[in-house]
Amino acid sequence: MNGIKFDFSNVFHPNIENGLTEEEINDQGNRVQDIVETIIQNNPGFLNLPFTRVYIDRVLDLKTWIQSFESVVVLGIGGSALGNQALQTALNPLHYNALSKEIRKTPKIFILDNVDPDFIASVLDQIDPKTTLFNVISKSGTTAEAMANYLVARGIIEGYGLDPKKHFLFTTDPEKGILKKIAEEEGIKTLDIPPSIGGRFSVLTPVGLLSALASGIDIIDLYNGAKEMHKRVTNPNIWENPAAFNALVHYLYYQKGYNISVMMSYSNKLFLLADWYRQLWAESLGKKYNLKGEVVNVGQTPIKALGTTDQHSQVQLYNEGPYDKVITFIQLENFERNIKIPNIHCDLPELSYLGGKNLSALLNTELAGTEYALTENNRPNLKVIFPQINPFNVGQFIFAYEFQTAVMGNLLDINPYDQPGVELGKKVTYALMGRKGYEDFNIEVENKLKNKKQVTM
Ligand SMILES: O=P(O)(O)OC[C@H]1O[C@](O)(CO)[C@@H](O)[C@@H]1O
Repeated sequence: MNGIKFDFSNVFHPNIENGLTEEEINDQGNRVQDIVETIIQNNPGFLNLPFTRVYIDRVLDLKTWIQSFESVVVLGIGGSALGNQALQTALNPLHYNALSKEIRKTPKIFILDNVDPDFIASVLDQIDPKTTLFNVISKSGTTAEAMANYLVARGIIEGYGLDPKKHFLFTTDPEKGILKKIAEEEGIKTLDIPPSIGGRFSVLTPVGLLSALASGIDIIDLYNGAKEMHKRVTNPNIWENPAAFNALVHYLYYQKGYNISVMMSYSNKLFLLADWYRQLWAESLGKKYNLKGEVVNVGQTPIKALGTTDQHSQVQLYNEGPYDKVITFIQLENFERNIKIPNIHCDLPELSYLGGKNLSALLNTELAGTEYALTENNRPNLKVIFPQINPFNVGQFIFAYEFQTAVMGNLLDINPYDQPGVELGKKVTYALMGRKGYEDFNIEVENKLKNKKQVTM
């Protein structure tokens, strides 16, 4: 089969004592089938993306311009950054920016998704504003972090006497928000984030496409992968639909108290897919209210881990701690590069077994070891297998997990597309930072803070 594969063997009984049974899956088969049909009917914004050329074409129109810069700096956070980071890490050489211009050929890519001044300054030190494009990404145009970094970048561009139109590109809602307004007034180019697509579902819109194309990633093949996965995830047969199946597996375990979902990549390049997944799973599913308005406080906590590194940090807990985790391994079958371990110290059994083997064989054998141990310890685990890393397979992965999240949202009977729980913190920040219109709220917050119990040491 073309593309990524899923191996669910170790979520089932008898591999796992008290594991799922086929009957449990079949019992929910009709319900999941209805959910898949409902999602198709409701047609959430992300669903038809792979079949539209409009965003790809718009980004492709800018190809020569964006690739003429030495550096492209993305200013965004959450869904406006995580997908970009995942694509860059997976589909470009690790340490891409450190490669020489001759090898890289395309601009350096920096993604600023925090307002830590040490971090921001360290990136600003590496760029020449005269040859830099800042891609400000914010669907709402109100996110304090993205806006603060925009102002910092704008201050630099203006300080150098450069024309903002030539150094900024805004990716934002096509109808509303301050970025749109500034762009219209000043003639700054914009790319649209479709209003129907929330940040964490937006990696296949210009949000992720622009920086991907800037660094030479084949965005058409990314879409081809998503398109191919669309066929698989809209299949009404649960046994042939990996996204619906995976959602159901997680849901059934969640009902049994497994409230943590670990994604453990045995590939450094694929590791940031787990970071992208964390926002998708957490923000979509962690909800106070169900669709009837009842308080349910649901959600499964996503954790990212890297193999083998985290075998020496986390796996003790996964094997012997509480029975509360479903572990997803990401396995890569064929690495782009390989390194053979030299035959040195052939007389020392502690080392000689390694000689002559490839590092990739060691890595995947360690995965097999961890998988075996977890299964022996009756810890449910499954695998997403990449035959190799390419845009097609990454596009498939992204689309499968977006659909899986939608199915899980339906199983939990919540709205997976909103995020009301992040609003209060944002409002407090506005109030404490003195944003106009938040004066009364500022007084309320300050008063509450004054009356809080203090325990400091
Ligand atoms: O693109 P925006 O509107 O700046 O939002 C950034 C992120 O902030 C959130 O609204 C809240 O964390 C996310 O849903 C979103 O991805």
